[in-house]
Amino acid sequence: MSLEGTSHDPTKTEISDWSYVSEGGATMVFSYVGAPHPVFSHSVIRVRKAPLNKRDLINDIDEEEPDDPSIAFQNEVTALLIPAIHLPRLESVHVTREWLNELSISAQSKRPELRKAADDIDLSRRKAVIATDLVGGKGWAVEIKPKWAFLPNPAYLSSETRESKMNNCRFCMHSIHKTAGGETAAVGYCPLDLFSGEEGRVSKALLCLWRSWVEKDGNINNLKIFVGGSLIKPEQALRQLAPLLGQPDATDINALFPAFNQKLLPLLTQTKLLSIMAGLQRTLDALDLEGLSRLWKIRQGGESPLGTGLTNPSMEEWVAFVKEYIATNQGRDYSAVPLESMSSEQMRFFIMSYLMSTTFKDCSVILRVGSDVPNSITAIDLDPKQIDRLHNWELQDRDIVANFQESVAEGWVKKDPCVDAGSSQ
Ligand SMILES: O=P(O)(O)O[C@@H]1[C@@H](OP(=O)(O)O)[C@H](OP(=O)(O)O)[C@H](O)[C@H](OP(=O)(O)O)[C@H]1OP(=O)(O)O
Ligand SMILES: Nc1ncnc2c1ncn2[C@@H]1O[C@H](COP(=O)(O)OP(=O)(O)OP(=O)(O)O)[C@@H](O)[C@H]1O
Repeated sequence: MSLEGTSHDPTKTEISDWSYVSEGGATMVFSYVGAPHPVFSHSVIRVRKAPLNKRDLINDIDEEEPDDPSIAFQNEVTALLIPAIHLPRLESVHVTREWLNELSISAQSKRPELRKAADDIDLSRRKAVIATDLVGGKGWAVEIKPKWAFLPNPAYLSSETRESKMNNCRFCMHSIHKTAGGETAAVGYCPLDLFSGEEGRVSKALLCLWRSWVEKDGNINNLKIFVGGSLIKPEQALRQLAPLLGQPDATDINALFPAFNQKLLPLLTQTKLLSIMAGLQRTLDALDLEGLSRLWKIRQGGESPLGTGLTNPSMEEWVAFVKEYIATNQGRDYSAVPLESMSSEQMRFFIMSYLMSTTFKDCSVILRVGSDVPNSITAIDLDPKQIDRLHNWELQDRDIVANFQESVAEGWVKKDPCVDAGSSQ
């Protein structure tokens, strides 16, 4: 729902009232730092980005732009799966081309170079999203993008991939693939440790994230640290983070890790959010992409790529889907159902299910501990994924495993197996 009136109009605020926080592949986020405001205080604005060559399209359609789909998707769909205490408030607001352009200009000096070369704020949009500011205020906040929490159901894996996929999680294989392609990755971090709920393993996951964060000069998207609402680099940690960790005299960044770990560990091991996310990822991805691809081939015949010609689910379809998922998910064992016997309706269910699992595989959590607000852990970036991505995911899945197997065969990757603590649940 759009909220009207000047109190909900960000374009009536100064651009300098908004401070760049961070960005992902699809959006850029700014926090409100102006004078106390009834709506914007303690809030961020999340604006959509577009590739550089597409951001300046003129939007001359007369109809009102729909609200950003993340709002209805969270309020009507994911809210049925994740307790409200772990979700930010989201509201739609109107913006103008001029205002977005000024916002974009104000952000340039703070943006990562790689992102700047690829995209910028989408000037054709007329709506943005206001959300709870989860990193602002006097204290510190930590953002973790945990990624894939489970090893796949073996029932539908091919003989070529089974051994690799049952011993190595998707994130670990993907990190190796990314590194081989010259991309930055948090190599060594295994999400299965983070999601294990076991203190030792959660600590190990945090240590790997911390080491990568230090080594890659803060340029990994799996760990971000904010102090007073601003993203910090490792070189700023001694001055800015150390006092908040009770280590004002620390002289070595690695000496900060034990205090960092000690502050975060209770929240990470006690929260229900991580096990909820892991359970959703696993049960929504019941067939693995390989099973889904086979089901597509059986139902469609021919060689059309996975998902060809399918439309994105409407919000009504998503709501109906999530209700059916909740009603039928408990104790369901798909491996007992032959793919050949599944109907087209069941295939649509599994396709939506896979799409939704991808949302939970790609979201982040923001943790706040011991600052001026109560301890909390909140999930962000729960946007619906587009159906036309299915075929790319299928290709990516093959590439990641093939590259991993090649790396092992060539002897330049040696790693312990990933252990899925939740596989028997
Ligand atoms: O495929 P993945 O696992 O690499 O995930 C993509 C993310 O890459 P990551 O590996 O986390 O660095 C990627 O993150 P970055 O842009 O690399 O920070 C996006 O989150 C992308 O989602 P979308 O295109 O914005 O909807 C993500 O794509 P989806 O797979 O979720 O569509
Ligand atoms: N409510 C919030 N409060 C504070 N910071 C936020 C909030 N929402 C997002 N951010 C920051 O902005 C960044 C980008 O937001 P988000 O992850 O939603 O973007 P995205 O483009 O969808 O990401 P991805 O590339 O993972 O798809 C986050 O990584 C986080 O640092």
